[in-house]
Amino acid sequence: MDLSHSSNQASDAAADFDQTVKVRTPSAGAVYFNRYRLSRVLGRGGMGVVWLADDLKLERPVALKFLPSLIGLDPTAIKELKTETRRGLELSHPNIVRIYDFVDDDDEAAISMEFVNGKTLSELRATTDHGVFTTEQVAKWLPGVCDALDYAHFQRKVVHRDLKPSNIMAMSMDDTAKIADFGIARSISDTMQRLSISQLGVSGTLPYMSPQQAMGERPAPTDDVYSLGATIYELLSGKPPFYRGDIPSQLTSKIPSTMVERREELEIKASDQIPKEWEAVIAACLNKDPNLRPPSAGKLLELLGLRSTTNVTTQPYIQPAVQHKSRVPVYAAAAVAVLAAGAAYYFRSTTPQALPATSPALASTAAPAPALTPPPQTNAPAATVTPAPHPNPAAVQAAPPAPGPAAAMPTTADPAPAVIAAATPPAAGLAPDAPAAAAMPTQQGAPAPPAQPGQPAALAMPAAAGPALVTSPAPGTMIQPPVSEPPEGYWSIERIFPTPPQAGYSEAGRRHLLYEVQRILKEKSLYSSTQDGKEGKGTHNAIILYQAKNGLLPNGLLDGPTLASMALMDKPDAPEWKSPAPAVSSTSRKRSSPKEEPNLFQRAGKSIGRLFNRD
Ligand SMILES: Nc1ncnc2c1ncn2[C@@H]1O[C@H](COP(=O)(O)OP(=O)(O)OP(=O)(O)O)[C@@H](O)[C@H]1O
Repeated sequence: MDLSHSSNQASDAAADFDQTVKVRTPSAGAVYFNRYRLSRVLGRGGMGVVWLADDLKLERPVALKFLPSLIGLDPTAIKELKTETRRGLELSHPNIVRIYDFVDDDDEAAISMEFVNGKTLSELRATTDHGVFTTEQVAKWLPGVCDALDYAHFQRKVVHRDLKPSNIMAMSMDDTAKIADFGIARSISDTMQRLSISQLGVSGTLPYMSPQQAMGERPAPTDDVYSLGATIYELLSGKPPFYRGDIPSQLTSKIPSTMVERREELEIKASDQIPKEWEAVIAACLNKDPNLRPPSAGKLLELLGLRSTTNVTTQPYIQPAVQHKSRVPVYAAAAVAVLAAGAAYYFRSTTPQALPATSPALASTAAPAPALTPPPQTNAPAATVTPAPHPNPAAVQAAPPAPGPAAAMPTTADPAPAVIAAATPPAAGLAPDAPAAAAMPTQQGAPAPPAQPGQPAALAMPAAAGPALVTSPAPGTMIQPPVSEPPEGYWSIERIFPTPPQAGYSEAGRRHLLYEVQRILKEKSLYSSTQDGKEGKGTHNAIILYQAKNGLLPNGLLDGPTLASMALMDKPDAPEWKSPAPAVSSTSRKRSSPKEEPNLFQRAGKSIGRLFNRD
């Protein structure tokens, strides 16, 4: 056996391995690529050095990011990177560091980009008194960052996949924040991964990475929402959600401490408070289940009360049938906390101007009315219309165990995986014959099969093959559509029943169902008032509260999961049903004597009438 040969092979391998970490250390004044004169080092990252340089052709300063030597030496890698970073070059947004060019010669490759006269949020955090920012400081940068993400996600269909404090730069002159490395960080690290064995098995930086990204799933905006949550978490608490020990398993199984707890753990004595709605919203961003995260960065802003509405069209998101027990309260708590704080986007963006306030009589919490007796059914046998004993909502929606081990997970087969599939428009304005659930894609974007005859389409959705370690939608999963402002400007009965079969019910049948829903909401004291004691916001918002408290997607719609959890899913259509008290018109109300208090049925009827008629 030729040992010297094998030892030579070993040292050759070591030499090759060395190349993966060797970065060129050019000197100031040198001209690279016949165009850029180096001025000074701006910083060093995991992949190389970034220089301030003068672009001699266009006579402007640029930041020149030298790529690892291994890439510069590999023509295939260069070709791939040129192709894959093209989308990064196309991004043009005031809050995204502009990529100018991908340059290379025989020895080196670099990316020239907009020079940002400022510091990364990671660098800035290190200069703060306690190593943390206040929410007021973060709130200055956040709108720009979220705008940039929404633009990239929904207009350019690009996901960053390496969002972290060191990839967000704040300009010195003002509070503009810019996201760096958009579209290129992932490509570079993927290329390095292919060329060498020295890199992490997945692109991105683990402590900020969503469980789905860590599993190599197809990129989605919710990956960046997770990373943004992890970034904010670090900026406010000093460390990312998981930063020591076995991070991959924590990513998939552990709920991070609250930011307040993290500050205590790190003995950070900052005097500012972290508002509870920030805790709740960041916890929602860090949800293991992407469907329970805010679906876009703009929604995150709304949830934080930093913006009232968002214009972007996001992908619909699918509510898994049953969430992991420990996760349910996270989103529910988020929604409830935010609702309570008056900062919830749901109220701002979904409460139509014309939606009348709940009738004061119904809104009263001081004197809860007795439960309404179910109205007589004229067209259905009593046995059918009497609500069955309430099934356990969890059982109704129970999903079988999450599928498959990690090995069974779909891997990223897309050659340019940072590019996301076309956003599917939300279910807004769906007609009863084009039910939202049937129109929705599965989580993997596959079209949903039509509803089975005799089975509600919402119940007929196939499982979306979810990540192995996250509870996944499964056969029997019901779909909850996202909420969006009704085009009519108010919540009509067609809008509030978005999924079959109830969407196809007769008008009387829907009124009947709504009547039942209001009875349940009232019994649970949700149909009365907001938590600050002011007048309630009507049925739609009472449904939101109900959903938030029950771990459902708080969309304010009477969709399959919501009706199922109220044990109303099986109620047959009741075309002959008549409201016990017809809606009282505003004119007749005006005419009635102030002493004549409407009875309970009248109040319920009035409320239903308002919901339908904008009265
Ligand atoms: N466009 C830019 N303008 C000004 N300075 C920059 C620019 N891009 C990067 N820098 C500076 O260079 C440093 C290194 O950036 P780089 O993107 O290589 O690393 P990183 O994002 O910190 O780490 P990683 O490579 O792991 O993502 C940054 O921390 C920043 O200070």
